[in-house]
Amino acid sequence: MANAVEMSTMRKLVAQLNQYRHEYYNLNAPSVADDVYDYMYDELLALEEHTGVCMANSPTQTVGYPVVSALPKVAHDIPLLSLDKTKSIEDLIAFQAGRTVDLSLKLDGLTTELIYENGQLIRLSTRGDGSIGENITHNAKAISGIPERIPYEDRLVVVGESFIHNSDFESLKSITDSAGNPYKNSRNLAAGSIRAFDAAICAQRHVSFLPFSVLEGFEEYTDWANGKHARLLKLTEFGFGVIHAVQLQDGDKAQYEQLIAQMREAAEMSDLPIDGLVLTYDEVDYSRTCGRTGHHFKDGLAFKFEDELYESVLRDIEWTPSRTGEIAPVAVLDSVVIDGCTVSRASLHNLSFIESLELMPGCRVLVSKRNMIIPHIEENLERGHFDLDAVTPKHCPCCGAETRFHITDGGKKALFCDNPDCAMRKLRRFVHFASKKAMDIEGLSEATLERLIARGWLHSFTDVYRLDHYMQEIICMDGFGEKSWDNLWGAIQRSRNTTFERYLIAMDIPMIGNHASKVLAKQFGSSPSAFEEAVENDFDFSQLPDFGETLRQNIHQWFAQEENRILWEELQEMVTIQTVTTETHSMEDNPFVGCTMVVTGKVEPYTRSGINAKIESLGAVAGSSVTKKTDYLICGENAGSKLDKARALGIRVLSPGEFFRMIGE
Ligand SMILES: NC(=O)c1ccc[n+]([C@@H]2O[C@H](COP(=O)([O-])OP(=O)(O)OC[C@H]3O[C@@H](n4cnc5c(N)ncnc54)[C@H](O)[C@@H]3O)[C@@H](O)[C@H]2O)c1
Ligand SMILES: [Zn+2]
Repeated sequence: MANAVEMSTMRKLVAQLNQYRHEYYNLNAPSVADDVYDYMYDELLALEEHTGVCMANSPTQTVGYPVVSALPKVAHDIPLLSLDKTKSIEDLIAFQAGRTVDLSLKLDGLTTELIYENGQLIRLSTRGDGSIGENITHNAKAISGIPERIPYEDRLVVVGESFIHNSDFESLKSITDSAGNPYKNSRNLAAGSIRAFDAAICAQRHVSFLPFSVLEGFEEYTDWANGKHARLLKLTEFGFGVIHAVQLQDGDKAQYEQLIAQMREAAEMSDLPIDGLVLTYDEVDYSRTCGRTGHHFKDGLAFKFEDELYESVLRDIEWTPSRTGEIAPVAVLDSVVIDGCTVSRASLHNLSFIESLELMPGCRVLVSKRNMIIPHIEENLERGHFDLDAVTPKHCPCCGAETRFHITDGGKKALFCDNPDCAMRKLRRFVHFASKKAMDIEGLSEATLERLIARGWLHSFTDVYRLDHYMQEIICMDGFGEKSWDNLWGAIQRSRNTTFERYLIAMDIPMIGNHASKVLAKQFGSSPSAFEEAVENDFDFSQLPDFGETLRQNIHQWFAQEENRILWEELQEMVTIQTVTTETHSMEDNPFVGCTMVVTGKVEPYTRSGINAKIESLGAVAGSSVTKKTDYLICGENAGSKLDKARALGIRVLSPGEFFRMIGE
């Protein structure tokens, strides 16, 4: 018997999952990642099993989603169902139970059914909701791997996957979905393409087809047609491609692990998009006795590899002003252990992010470590009572000034504190100024800065170099003494001897960090006056490598403010800027000399060719795909399948931050 809370949770889950299914299957524009969908699906399934109650429209009882496109509908004589899934190798072994099984790549595309009669392709269709699909025969010629005529006269029903090769997807990335957004993955683009009304459009998308099962036909070949693998091999005689598959008589955990790693590698080498592997009994007769549910046939099992998700509770949202004035929200979570690390905080980025997940303190959430590195909230399991007003602080939690909504350059809603004297903003600016990559003042720690600011001794950066005015008072401060003062003042003096790059970073022009400052140093021969002159002459900085329009504007806007100009000039009087650019990395003094390094995802602020050039400048080789020979994978935002591959091969993965630290940037 289900209690009221369970019933309400189940209803909400069904409604939410059906919404996601509609977005995924009909719009080809999912709003959540597959593993999030799978987590919620599993939660629903567990509740249904526990309570014995199941809604008629539950996603656990059907496949896909009823078709809403204007394409002609077709009925499937034999339903095309989904697969049960697992992430555990033990489940694969238990499923196999000593039988002969086929392990094949699970292509991440769209189920497609082909019907041949008298040797002629007569119908091509999508799976739809399993019983009713869409007729897409008009696109048959536009999909590669589909023979139009075959040397086989009886009725033959072939099922397989239509998909787009990884490299093709990379080059088609500019194409947008029905909501005008870039396609999130090749599966969604493939789905959008094979259902196009115009075959010419489908043809532009480089969709391919590979068969994974023969549903009808070959009955006359009694000697071999009881084997699924043999049936697929027969298809190659008709011009079909062959899906990578291996046959297993029995297997233990170690064998499965090895095989899984090999198959993932094979997929990568063949440029195939996969989201798992499929295990199925080879014997057709036995398979028929296994039965089915509304959702899947029981003769197969999908093995999925995905980022792990962990459930936690959002306890609080903390707001801290940054040095730009943007007040950054951070989630305070019940601790969860992910990959051996305890996670209790995660960035919430901005208000748009909070709004999109409807996050309110007290909600159950799903947390992942994206790319194994950065904790990230993937989903709110308790949406539906969001109140923007209630979560947004009206006043800066640091200085009490009224906060302001602001739409950032990226189009996100963010919260700002405009008070230039906001203590936290000021402290952050000084911390940045004294940091290693800027003026590099050893010993001028955050705690010390906080005290010096509180006493009113630091307003402008130039005040750092006048701290000796307060020497007596500083020596008398709690925990300070003559020795500490000598050390601090010594470090401040040493920092006067600086480089153009450091000086520029210390100025805190938005987005001018390590990389941009080096580019500018190179361009202007490390000369502040040459750079200044360029600013005055409205130089187009966007033409510099890895610069763009925003960076160009940032520089000009920064210099347009009088107090910044004063700082730029006054501080120069107090320091000596070396005119020669320090050569950043000699070929010997970095840990990557001779290594092969591959990059995946976005490594800001570099472009892909920019970061590869950096790798080469370290005396390392920039590889394009992860292989056994790869030494390091640098894994930025939105990493692709290379990360899975690197994990499978045990290759060391670095976050961009770790990489930059290791080369001293
Ligand atoms: N992100 C979202 O909002 C959202 C919404 C709905 C579904 N989904 C995703 O889709 C999944 C459900 O989709 P599904 O029902 O198509 O299931 P599925 O993609 O998990 O697996 C079943 C399908 O795998 C395909 N397949 C590929 N290679 C195969 C092979 N070698 N042998 C057999 N089959 C093979 C078949 O087309 C089959 O229909 C969910 O688990 C979820 O990950 C995501
Ligand atoms: Zn403030």
